[in-house]
Amino acid sequence: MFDSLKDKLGSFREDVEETAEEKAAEAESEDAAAEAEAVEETEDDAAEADAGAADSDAADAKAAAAAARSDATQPEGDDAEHGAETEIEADAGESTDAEASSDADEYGGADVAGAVTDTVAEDEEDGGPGFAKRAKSFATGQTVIEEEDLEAPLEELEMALLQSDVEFSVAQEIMATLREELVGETHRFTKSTTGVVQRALKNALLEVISVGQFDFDERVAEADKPLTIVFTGVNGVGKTTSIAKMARYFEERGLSTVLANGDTYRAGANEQIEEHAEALDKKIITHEQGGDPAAVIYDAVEYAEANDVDVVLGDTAGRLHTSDDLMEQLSKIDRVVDPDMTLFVDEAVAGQDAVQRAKQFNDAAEIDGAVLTKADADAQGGAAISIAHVTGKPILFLGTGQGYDDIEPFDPEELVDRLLGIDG
Ligand SMILES: Nc1nc2c(ncn2[C@@H]2O[C@H](COP(=O)(O)OP(=O)(O)OP(=O)(O)O)[C@@H](O)[C@H]2O)c(=O)[nH]1
Repeated sequence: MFDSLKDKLGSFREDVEETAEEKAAEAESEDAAAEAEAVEETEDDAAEADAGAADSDAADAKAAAAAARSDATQPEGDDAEHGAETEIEADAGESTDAEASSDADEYGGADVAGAVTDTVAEDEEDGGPGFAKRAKSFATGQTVIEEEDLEAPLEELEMALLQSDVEFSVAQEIMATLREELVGETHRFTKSTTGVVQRALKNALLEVISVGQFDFDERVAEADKPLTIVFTGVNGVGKTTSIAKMARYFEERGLSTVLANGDTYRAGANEQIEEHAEALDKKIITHEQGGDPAAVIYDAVEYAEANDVDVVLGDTAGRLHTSDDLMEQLSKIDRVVDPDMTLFVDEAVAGQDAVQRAKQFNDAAEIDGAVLTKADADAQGGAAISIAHVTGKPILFLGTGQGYDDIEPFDPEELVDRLLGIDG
């Protein structure tokens, strides 16, 4: 399920990790070079100081020491005698590496604080604060992810999401969250880059997938009975099969059901749902082809009330002469039956088409959630990622096969973990 999308998300993670590791290696070699440079400068200073001391009296030496101390606390000082220290500071001030290690302070833990104290102490002996910053970056092994590091991997991920049929605005939202979460994020050079990128991906995906999510079982348990659920969506996507699967689902939770065939338009619709009802040993209410779908579902509600049935599952037509007819029919069902829930059914494999249909159906007859069928046959995952964000209504179930048990309550976190290869 969603294997192609899974691969693409994995590639993004690897790209960012690779960029971060290259950057880390660069930072490390710059640190080493800076350290060598600072040691060299310090040795030169020491040699100069020795020569000076030989030529001067005790009072002069005392004055030079006092000047050196004041220079250390005011590194911008331009005292010619201490040109060497001033140069080190100017160097470090221009270095992005020094900036990165300074930012790293905000994210560092106790060990970072320890490293800072150590290097500041060394700093007073060995050189300017620039050296301290470089040494700290080297010692703590931390660096910061910058916007430019993400540019290429994000661009590739955006392409990959669009190719996976993720809706454009949803892909944009995912990009924005990743940028927000990752830019400025500090990470240890090699060990925890994976954690940082994985966490950002998880948050970005969850944010779009879990829009409007609610606990379906809890809502059913709390509702007055009979509870009426009407299923909408175009023909052929697995609507009737999903109704049959839901009858099994409720039975397993101790709830009785009656089926109603509100698809009075299509020839053969009665026979199709009757087959399922027979296989599942459920009561079915049907009318003649061409009858009023609202009347069929109304009759099923009356039957449920009279026979203490918990849930009415109403099928509807998916295609009429015009979409106006279809929407008019759905709004008549709304008026006459006033269902407790309207669930939109579509197939995951339809990708963007499923997303657009979900939006149209929701606009015409407000849905409470979606059932996404044939997820078992979908490598892309675009519809699963996009529907909730586009409609504001959650996916509640995934169809995962042709059998009556092949339906899973939709859990956004579980899906994201699956996509990111996180073991549950
Ligand atoms: N692989 C797979 N096949 C499914 C799934 N759900 C339904 N199908 C198959 O999809 C085909 C169409 O399903 P139907 O239930 O007849 O489609 P429908 O939307 O009800 O069609 P209408 O009754 O015309 O509205 C059938 O062969 C189902 O077995 C699913 O989750 N996975």
